[in-house]
Amino acid sequence: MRTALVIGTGLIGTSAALTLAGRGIHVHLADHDADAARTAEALGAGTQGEPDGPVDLAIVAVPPAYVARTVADVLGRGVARAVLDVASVKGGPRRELEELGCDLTRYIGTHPMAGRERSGPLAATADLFEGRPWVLTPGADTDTEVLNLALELVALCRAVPVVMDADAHDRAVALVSHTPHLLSSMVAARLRDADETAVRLCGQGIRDVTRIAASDPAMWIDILSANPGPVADVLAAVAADLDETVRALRALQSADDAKRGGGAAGIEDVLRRGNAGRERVPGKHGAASAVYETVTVLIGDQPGELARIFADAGRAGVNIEDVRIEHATGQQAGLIQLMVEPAAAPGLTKALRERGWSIRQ
Ligand SMILES: NC(=O)c1ccc[n+]([C@@H]2O[C@H](COP(=O)([O-])OP(=O)(O)OC[C@H]3O[C@@H](n4cnc5c(N)ncnc54)[C@H](O)[C@@H]3O)[C@@H](O)[C@H]2O)c1
Ligand SMILES: O=C(O)C(=O)C[C@]1(C(=O)O)C=C[C@@H](O)C=C1
Repeated sequence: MRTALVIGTGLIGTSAALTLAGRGIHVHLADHDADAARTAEALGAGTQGEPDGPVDLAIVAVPPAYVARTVADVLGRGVARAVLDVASVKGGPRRELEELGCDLTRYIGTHPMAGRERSGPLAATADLFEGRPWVLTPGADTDTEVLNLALELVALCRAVPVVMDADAHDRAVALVSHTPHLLSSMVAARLRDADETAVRLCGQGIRDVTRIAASDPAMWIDILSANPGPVADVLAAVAADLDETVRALRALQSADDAKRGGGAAGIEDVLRRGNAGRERVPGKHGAASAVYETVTVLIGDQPGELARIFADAGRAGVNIEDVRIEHATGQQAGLIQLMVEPAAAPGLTKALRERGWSIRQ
């Protein structure tokens, strides 16, 4: 691939453009919001404006509701050898394109399983897709050259290609993305009118559970409107668990020993099923969830602290596999959790202590 056109220079479009531009590909940037395209260009993601001749690949990264008409327009104008979209739903846009009577040999629906709770080009990063699954949904009519160009994009972004049927994809993301999003919003919604004394106690647990509740509602209304059946099915199963759990908690309030025992068993059942499900969540780079050792260090909330601790870990020859920061309410300090291979943890702890860091057990 030598040239690409990115239509929709928000979080996903600009992230893909940054990666491609960084790999020496000439990227053209288009967005119906001129500010978004200008910002993406200023970030080094490519050059604004349509190409003179056909590019190798057009990447349509607009909200789901606009995908079909944008893809149809690109196909109709022949501005690219291949066209793909990155929308979070796949069945609906393909059916819309069929209804529009488009020749779909030059098109493939795709979906990178990476994102953020922030929108727009300023939230983009060149490494957003690294190690993440990137779903490709070729139809029977998809040209091999188009599939190969999509695979090249996935490889350039260092993502992991996963080929799926469009409707199977939509059922899968209902389970692993769309329902979790709604549940995150529902937990966060409890806080809206909550007493300030309770909100002040927010710790890492609720931050983990509610991060994605900060996302743009307009985008998610679009996503959920395009996948309502599968999401309702998963949510109904969650609702059954909720009913059971409320019953179990009420039983725990009973004066009757047998009822309390039944309640405890009910709670244990949901918690254990949760453990089993969580164990199935793949780890970094799509591998089985790794068991890392956590080294927790107190850091000051001041410029350069993170760079200093990462440099000290690097000097100790330790690869940080994952990282988490917990901010202490009302203090100019936080706790950083460095996740490393178990064998590396004692050496890292010793090296950081020697350099004056305060290690927390
Ligand atoms: N946000 C995520 O976590 C995520 C992850 C994977 C895939 N996606 C999918 O990627 C696509 C883009 O999402 P995003 O998060 O980058 O959104 P975004 O809001 O950051 O960017 C969307 C951009 O598309 C532009 N746009 C809208 N309609 C347009 C049109 N008709 N023509 C040209 N430009 C248009 C907007 O001005 C905006 O700049 C969506 O289809 C979404 O489902 C999102
Ligand atoms: O990490 C996040 O912020 C996301 O919500 C990303 C996420 C997801 O559910 O994993 C959200 C929607 C996309 O279609 C793909 C990825």
